[in-house]
Amino acid sequence: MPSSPLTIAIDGPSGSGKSSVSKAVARELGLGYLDTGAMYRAVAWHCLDQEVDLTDQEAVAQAARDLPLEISTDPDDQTLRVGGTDITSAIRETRVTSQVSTVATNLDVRAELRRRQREIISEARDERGGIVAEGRDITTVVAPDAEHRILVTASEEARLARRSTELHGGADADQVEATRDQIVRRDRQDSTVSAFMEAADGVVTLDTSELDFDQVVAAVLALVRGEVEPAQHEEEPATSPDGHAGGPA
Ligand SMILES: Nc1ncnc2c1ncn2[C@@H]1O[C@H](COP(=O)(O)OP(=O)(O)O)[C@@H](O)[C@H]1O
Ligand SMILES: Nc1ccn([C@H]2C[C@H](O)[C@@H](COP(=O)(O)OP(=O)(O)O)O2)c(=O)n1
Repeated sequence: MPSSPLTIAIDGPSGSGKSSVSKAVARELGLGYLDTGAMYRAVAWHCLDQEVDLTDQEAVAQAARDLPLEISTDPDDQTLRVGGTDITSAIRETRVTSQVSTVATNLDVRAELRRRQREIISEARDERGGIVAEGRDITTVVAPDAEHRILVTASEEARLARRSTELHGGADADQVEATRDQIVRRDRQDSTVSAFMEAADGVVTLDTSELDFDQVVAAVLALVRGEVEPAQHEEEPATSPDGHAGGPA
């Protein structure tokens, strides 16, 4: 356990690798892990299950406030339950993935989940020395005071190929096309409420397009351990470097 509590906030678009990398970093550092996207997926799953009209903003917000959600912060046990029902696999189904942005762009849902996320982060800091929390607005809204803030990016091509391989076992033209809605359309919709395509001030950008998984984990660990000097995004001057941390040392 680190000597003083540590929050590592990681954001990024879909398929950038933030969930798998965050989980590995949490394991390596003995920290908790919070998948905030899973919380949005849980609300979407619940609304579909209970036939709540997703276009009824107030009904969806109320469903979020009432949701008896149990989420694990153990990186080795990512079980998710709603009222005792295990929904760990169900939240990954296409019917949830294709609808989740409607829930995630509901500002009252965001307020409720942000409140819960901050509670979970605070508890993990007290009880297990810290946490790696990942999503779309962790570096900017949920935990802007985190000790480390990283935006994990990758080219659209790389993200499509990764998700296609994960879902369809390959990245030929048809498989990539079948994945496009899950990545491109969803990111566009999600971007209307969170800024996760560009790093905010003080957030380090890690472009993973040319890095394999182990290299990305090594790069994040090097940043956290202070082994590389982070090139942070700064607004001015216009001639400054563009804030890329580069690959592993
Ligand atoms: N640097 C990488 N190179 C290739 N594949 C990767 C890399 N990082 C993650 N992956 C794989 O890409 C897929 C998407 O990663 P994931 O962590 O779910 O992304 P996100 O949480 O950003 O949507 C997973 O199958 C994961 O194992
Ligand atoms: N902090 C967060 C986390 C996720 N979201 C939204 C964005 C996504 O459409 C859904 C699901 O997020 P998730 O991280 O599981 O999505 P991907 O697996 O990266 O494609 O929730 C959000 O708006 N804010």
